[in-house]
Amino acid sequence: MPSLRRLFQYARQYRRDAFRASFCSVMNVFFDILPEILIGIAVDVVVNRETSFIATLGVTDSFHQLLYLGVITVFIWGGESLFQYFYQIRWRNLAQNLQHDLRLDAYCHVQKLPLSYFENKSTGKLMSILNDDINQLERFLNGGANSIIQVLCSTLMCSSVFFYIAPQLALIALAPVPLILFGAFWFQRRIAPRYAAVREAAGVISGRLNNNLLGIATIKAFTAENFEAAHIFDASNHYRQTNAAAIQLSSAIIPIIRMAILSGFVVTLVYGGYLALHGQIGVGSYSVLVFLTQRLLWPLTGLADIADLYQRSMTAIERVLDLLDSPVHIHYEGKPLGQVKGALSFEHIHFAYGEQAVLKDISLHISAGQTVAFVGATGSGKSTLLKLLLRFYDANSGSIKIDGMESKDIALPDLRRAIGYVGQDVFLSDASIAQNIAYGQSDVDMSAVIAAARAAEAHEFIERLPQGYDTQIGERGQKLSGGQRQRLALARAIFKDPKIMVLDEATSAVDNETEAAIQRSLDKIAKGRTTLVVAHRLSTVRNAHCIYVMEQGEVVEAGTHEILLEANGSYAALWRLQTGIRETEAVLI
Ligand SMILES: Nc1ncnc2c1ncn2[C@@H]1O[C@H](COP(=O)(O)OP(=O)(O)OP(=O)(O)O)[C@@H](O)[C@H]1O
Repeated sequence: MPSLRRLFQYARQYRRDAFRASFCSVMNVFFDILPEILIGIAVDVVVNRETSFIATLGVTDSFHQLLYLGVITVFIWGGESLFQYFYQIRWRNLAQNLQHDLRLDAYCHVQKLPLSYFENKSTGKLMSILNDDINQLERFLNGGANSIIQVLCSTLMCSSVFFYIAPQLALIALAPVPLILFGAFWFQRRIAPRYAAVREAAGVISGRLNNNLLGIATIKAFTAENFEAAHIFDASNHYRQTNAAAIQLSSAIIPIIRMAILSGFVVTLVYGGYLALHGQIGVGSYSVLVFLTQRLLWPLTGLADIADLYQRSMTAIERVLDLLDSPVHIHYEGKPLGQVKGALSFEHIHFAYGEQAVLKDISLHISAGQTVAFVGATGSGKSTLLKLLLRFYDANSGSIKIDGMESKDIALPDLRRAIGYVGQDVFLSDASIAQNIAYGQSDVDMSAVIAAARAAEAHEFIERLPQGYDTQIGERGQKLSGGQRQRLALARAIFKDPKIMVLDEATSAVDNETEAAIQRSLDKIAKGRTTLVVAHRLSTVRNAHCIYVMEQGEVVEAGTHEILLEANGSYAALWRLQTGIRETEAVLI
């Protein structure tokens, strides 16, 4: 049971709670078995009267004996109910607490995983682990754990009574038990891979759904509704088929176990009756045995269900624990960064995502407070270089230094706090504009938010919105235009007030007016900061202290706008192309 062991290991801190819950389960089953014995004693009272079992305890009057039985029954039922209440509360609370911890740990771990992990896993699959699989833990602890304990205890307690009353009969009646146990474990081994396939299939559906809901506008624009519905059909059908394989096996087990139980019951009924008829056991004992066979063997039918639930939950928990065990690679710990000036140097950087080299021997130095730009063909490695600075990935060789300190040695939160980053894909939260600008802060300082918005030239459009800074912008900022989202992302980076600003194509998806606005704010925000800009529109970076032209992972030219024009290389050609296009546009207008 490696999965259960892993779960125990994880849930060490809840051992005491689990022990208390188990104690209540045991007490509940103890009180639950007693009524069967009381039936036997009642029969004994009615049949044997003054010589009954209770009479031997000193209560000779039969009616008094019955009254005593009545009081004991009330006490037993009360005890059973009380412990049922307690075990339910304890198991359920344990389930909630453990599930809460596991969900949070898994999510926090996922946040630390390298970007490459997400590139190789579908978001839907991760969602199904973080949500569905973790919820399985609740199901198991709410019902399964208690059932396992109760089946075990009731079997032990009933068989003890059996052996006490009629050892010979007990051996025969219990003969099917090993068979039943063997059947349950055989079943568990067989069903495990089928449930693993079901969880996998559930992840695929979740992935597809997630992908389609995110891309719903594209689906509509391409009238691809039927096409995508067919994909969902395939995924859902696969889920149905994998489930059918699991259902087929899981449905067969209960009838099989029931037959094994039947044999035990018939033996007790017939052979026990024979012993009673010949006076070898009393009528009361016979009644107890007949009732106890039911109590002894019937819970074992539940074993199959329990094994089923257990296996389903363990498969799910295994996936969550595997996720928790996936290595982080880039460690968060390191030296504190202290006061940042913003001097950067990249020394002989080599990097490849997989096999193919993306950055080849890049070396450059950026003095604190300078603005530098990276331009060049698409796919030449500009964004990748900036991502290495943020340590989204680590270089294969070479080093990146901030104020002379090796970036790998710096505590990751310190490093990232020192850098303001506006990426190509702007991610905004489903919150108000103010909360988005002050992202990550619980107390929003409105004057700082407004100042950041002004610097990003976003204040005007925000003021025009009916709810101003309190406007809710929807999931991923859907209720804003592309340009507005860009300006908001810029405002958010400015609000952070970092010493190093990284702008990856902040002007790529915007209109001319926004481009001009961003250009103005760039000039403002670059003051007193080291600024790295990736730009496709060369006009936005012509004032940079240095422009690096990249081609196929290498810096092929570097210098100011004027020097690069004079050099008449790729930059000059690109500039002519872009300004030429603009002149043509101007003529057309
Ligand atoms: N996560 C990734 N996994 C694998 N390959 C990647 C990944 N990201 C980028 N690449 C590849 O690395 C190369 C450089 O990409 P990068 O995004 O750095 O280029 P870029 O110069 O910023 O391009 P653009 O100007 O189009 O944004 C490209 O060939 C790209 O296909």
